[in-house]
Amino acid sequence: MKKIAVLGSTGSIGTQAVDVIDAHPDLFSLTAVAANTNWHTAACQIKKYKPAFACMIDKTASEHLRSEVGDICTIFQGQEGLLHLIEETDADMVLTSLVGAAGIAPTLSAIQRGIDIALANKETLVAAGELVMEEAARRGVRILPVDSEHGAIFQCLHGRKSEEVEKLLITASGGPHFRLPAEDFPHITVEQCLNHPTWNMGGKITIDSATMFNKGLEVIEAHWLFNMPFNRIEVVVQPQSIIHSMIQFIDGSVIGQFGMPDMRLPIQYAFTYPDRFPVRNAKKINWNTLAHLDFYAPDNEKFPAIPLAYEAGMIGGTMPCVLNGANEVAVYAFLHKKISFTRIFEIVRAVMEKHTVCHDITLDSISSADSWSRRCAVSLI
Ligand SMILES: NC(=O)C1=CN([C@@H]2O[C@H](COP(=O)(O)OP(=O)(O)OC[C@H]3O[C@@H](n4cnc5c(N)ncnc54)[C@H](OP(=O)(O)O)[C@@H]3O)[C@@H](O)[C@H]2O)C=CC1
Ligand SMILES: CC(=O)[C@@H](O)[C@H](O)COP(=O)(O)O
Ligand SMILES: [Mn+2]
Repeated sequence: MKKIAVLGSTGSIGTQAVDVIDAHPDLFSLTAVAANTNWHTAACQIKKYKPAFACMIDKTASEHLRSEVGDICTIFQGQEGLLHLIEETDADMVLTSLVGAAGIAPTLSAIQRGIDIALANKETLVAAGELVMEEAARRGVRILPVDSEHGAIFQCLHGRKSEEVEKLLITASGGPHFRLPAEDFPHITVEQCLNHPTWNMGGKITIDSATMFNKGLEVIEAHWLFNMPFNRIEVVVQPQSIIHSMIQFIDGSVIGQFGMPDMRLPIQYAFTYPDRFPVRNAKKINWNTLAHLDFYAPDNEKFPAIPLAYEAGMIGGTMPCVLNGANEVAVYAFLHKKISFTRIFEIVRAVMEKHTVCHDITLDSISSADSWSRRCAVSLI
């Protein structure tokens, strides 16, 4: 029985992870949950699965949760409380399905405790990939990818030697604006962005898919997860989101992972690796109706997010952290209708241009680069 702590249990990935746990009571138990404000969903999870610990970041939400289910489990509060939860938990695995760079500290704490990580929270690897991967290697902790593309690459790499790999091919849906002419970009609305063509996800990542910053973040995530130089990572637009990513080998052979767009598959595989089990009510590909699979190159003029991410990744040091922090600020400003869609690109680029890179990577240098980039981005809104 694997005991799993789900950080971000009330979100898109978190609730699907709870569904995976629910489907296999013989394999998994839910031993801790954490969320920001949504105490109601957390309370339902606590009543049903009886985890030992919970944490709400928001103070009022933690008080509501305590009065509702304080007799069932110990409830912590705030970022500090989340670290206490990590210190106390008996989890065998922590799923990082919270959103944004807030994932860095709890992920590092879990690694320091020797707990395996199922990693959905890509912002943590973008901002602090060097720290996280070094710490995981030092402690012998496994980082199992949940992000669909990285889960796919992980499956394709299984049993292969790294010197056989020529490049990673990360697929992208292209998002809702893939076919929209560039002249319409300044008028793109939040509602248009939230209408993702193939995936149903949380707000922040859905905007990232619309700008294609999601793909840029995923290129940096792949660099750290698979120790792959940036010139051997390529983005391929695959609008049906049936091929979740591929690997090209040195002999020209390409192996891809196919499946319907359903995040429960990579979540469950991260939980059960190297074994496979059925995914409850999973839709399978119908090869008779899947008329075609299309492939396109990304349009780097319309979507400068991808070249900006390659640039940040290749500069290295604190630059990817700065790209991530500025993007987070710009995305929420767009979601709150304070800036236009195309300002997101401009703000991230401007913040990167103003940044003096630090190559001495510590938790302090990452934290200060993250805070600096957020202040700088706010000043541009
Ligand atoms: N959704 C998807 O299909 C995919 C998501 N990912 C990645 O997974 C992560 C989660 O995405 P998604 O599930 O879509 O996001 P959601 O917005 O749906 O959920 C985010 C979750 O994190 C919680 N949360 C927010 N801030 C904090 C914080 N500071 N500390 C603790 N918990 C917090 C939220 O709580 P509350 O509900 O109270 O706000 C919620 O439970 C992101 O990094 C995303 O990029 C990767 C691949 C696919
Ligand atoms: C499900 C998942 O992993 C998302 O990251 C997804 O890939 C987003 O779609 P885009 O390919 O449009 O960014
Ligand atoms: Mn993805």
